[in-house]
Amino acid sequence: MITVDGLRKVYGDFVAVQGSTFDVEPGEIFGVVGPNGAGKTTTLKTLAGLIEPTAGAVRVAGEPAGDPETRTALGFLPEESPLYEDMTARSYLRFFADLYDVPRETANQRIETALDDLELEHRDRRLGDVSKGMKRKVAIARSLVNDPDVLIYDEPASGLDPLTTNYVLEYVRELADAGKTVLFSAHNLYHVESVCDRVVIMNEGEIVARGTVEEIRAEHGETTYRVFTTVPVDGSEPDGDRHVSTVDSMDAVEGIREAAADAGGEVVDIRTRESTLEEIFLDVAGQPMPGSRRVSPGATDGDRRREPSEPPEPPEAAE
Ligand SMILES: Nc1ncnc2c1ncn2[C@@H]1O[C@H](COP(=O)(O)OP(=O)(O)OP(=O)(O)O)[C@@H](O)[C@H]1O
Repeated sequence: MITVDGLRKVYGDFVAVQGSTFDVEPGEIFGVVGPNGAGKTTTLKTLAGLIEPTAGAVRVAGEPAGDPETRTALGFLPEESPLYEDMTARSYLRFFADLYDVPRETANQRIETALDDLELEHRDRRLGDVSKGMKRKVAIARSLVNDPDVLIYDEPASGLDPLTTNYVLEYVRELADAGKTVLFSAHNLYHVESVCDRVVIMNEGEIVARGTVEEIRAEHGETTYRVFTTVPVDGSEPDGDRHVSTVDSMDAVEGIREAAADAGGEVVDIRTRESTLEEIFLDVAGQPMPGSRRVSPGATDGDRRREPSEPPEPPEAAE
């Protein structure tokens, strides 16, 4: 449903995204995770056809991103979605339905269904007077007025309280269950763990890990063992009336068992600990390498065919 092949985006001499390749199956929920500046928004805006790639191919529903047909087949939720503050949720959504030429009756039905599903209160209150969570819900409803097959959501839960965050993520799952393909970005794995079928982790413009959350955990996570003994062994620390050693393999656990036996004691407890997703995320999305995202002066990879003469656009200019 979505194919990204060698996507590269360069602003001036700054490489925002380098060589991203992934695809998203129909009905899948796909997470693009990464710290600030990783290149998530750039990737999503390219998919939404709002910015043009420097190199690489991006297709949505079989067509190049940005084609008029593709644009009507997708719903895009920008990271910041300023709403017309003087409109009500209903009038705002009708306005967007009109832009998509949705027949009035269909539009009204769709809008009410979305607002019901999102449990939106105060549908006739000025948008300037509703909470941030409600505004986000209205923006989500806006992405649905044209009944698109593909939804691209930039940080859908950003800045929301934990309850509303869960609500929004559960709603994303419902949309996928109803047959939509959803790609969304998030700052950390924690937000995507419960809902995403697959994930890519981006850092410094590059994909640094990919797969299901389980696959990422298996590849990048660590298991450590805390082994409690009745006697001290090499490297152990006192822990009440016992001693504890922390090791990272079962062989090492066996070594401790033998050492404890040799010293006339025994192992009384072993506790296993998996890396948390946050630890994995911090590990794979480590610290930036200064200067690593500059296009090298002699680069001739085609990236420079347009950008150097183009003034950088402000991030929200395309919306
Ligand atoms: N129009 C632009 N001109 C110049 N640089 C840009 C432009 N848009 C984005 N960038 C830079 O490209 C990098 C990637 O930005 P992007 O917005 O894609 O990151 P992100 O992962 O979405 O970050 P965040 O989580 O903070 O939104 C950043 O360093 C950003 O400053």
